[in-house]
Amino acid sequence: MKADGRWEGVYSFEDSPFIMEILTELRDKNTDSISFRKGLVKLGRYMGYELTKTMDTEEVEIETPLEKTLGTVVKDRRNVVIITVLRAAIPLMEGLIKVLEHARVGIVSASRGKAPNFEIEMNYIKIPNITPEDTVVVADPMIATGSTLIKVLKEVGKYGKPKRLIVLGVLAAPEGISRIKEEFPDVEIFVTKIDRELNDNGYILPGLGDAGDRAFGAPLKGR
Ligand SMILES: O=P(O)(O)OC[C@H]1O[C@H](OP(=O)(O)OP(=O)(O)O)[C@H](O)[C@@H]1O
Ligand SMILES: O=c1cc[nH]c(=O)[nH]1
Ligand SMILES: [Mg+2]
Repeated sequence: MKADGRWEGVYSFEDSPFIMEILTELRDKNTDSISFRKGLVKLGRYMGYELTKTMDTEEVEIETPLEKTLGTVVKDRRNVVIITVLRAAIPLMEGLIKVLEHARVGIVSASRGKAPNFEIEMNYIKIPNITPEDTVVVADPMIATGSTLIKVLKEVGKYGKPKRLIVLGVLAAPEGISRIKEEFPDVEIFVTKIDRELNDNGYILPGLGDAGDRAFGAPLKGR
């Protein structure tokens, strides 16, 4: 995990060769939906594991069959809320919850319209109550213009103030990160890599294409 010098609290996993290998498979246009979904599940699991290294722990006394000893519990793992942003975060969440198995889960739908306005349609929202002990992990593979996450984070804010507010994604564009950090300076962002830029249609370059379509197939009428 590597802090990105351009913003506070923004981290990539460029220093992890295995995570980079999974990203490479996701980027490859010849990777089919099955492998693409599997790749997202793997990233959820491994990035979730890396996230636990940033969590508060506590020492506990236990007894082995032979004697008493001290052990470790990742305390913050007990108080996690994962917010899954439909569609593309579904496989990512599947991996994350393998590591963060106590998590309560919120689901929101978000669909980005076409350029230049990229209007976000968000009409399904189920978010649990958020407490000051909670670590909230908003999972969305792609942070492009940042419009989706800004809308989602505003909504999440209505349910309580957590101990930590985290965005976990696969790829981000610098524009999207800057916009999110401007509105939510305290949010922590973890992505495998921060890519170069956005194209005129709001796609990340070099990117991996439309994450939802690659995982689940393109919907009719291109929406
Ligand atoms: O940062 P932004 O410019 O807002 O774009 C990012 C959003 O675009 C994708 O969702 P999309 O709207 O394509 O929905 P889908 O997951 O159903 O394909 C992606 O999963 C993000 O939620
Ligand atoms: O590159 C992008 C940008 C937005 N949404 C995606 O799925 N991919
Ligand atoms: Mg999409």
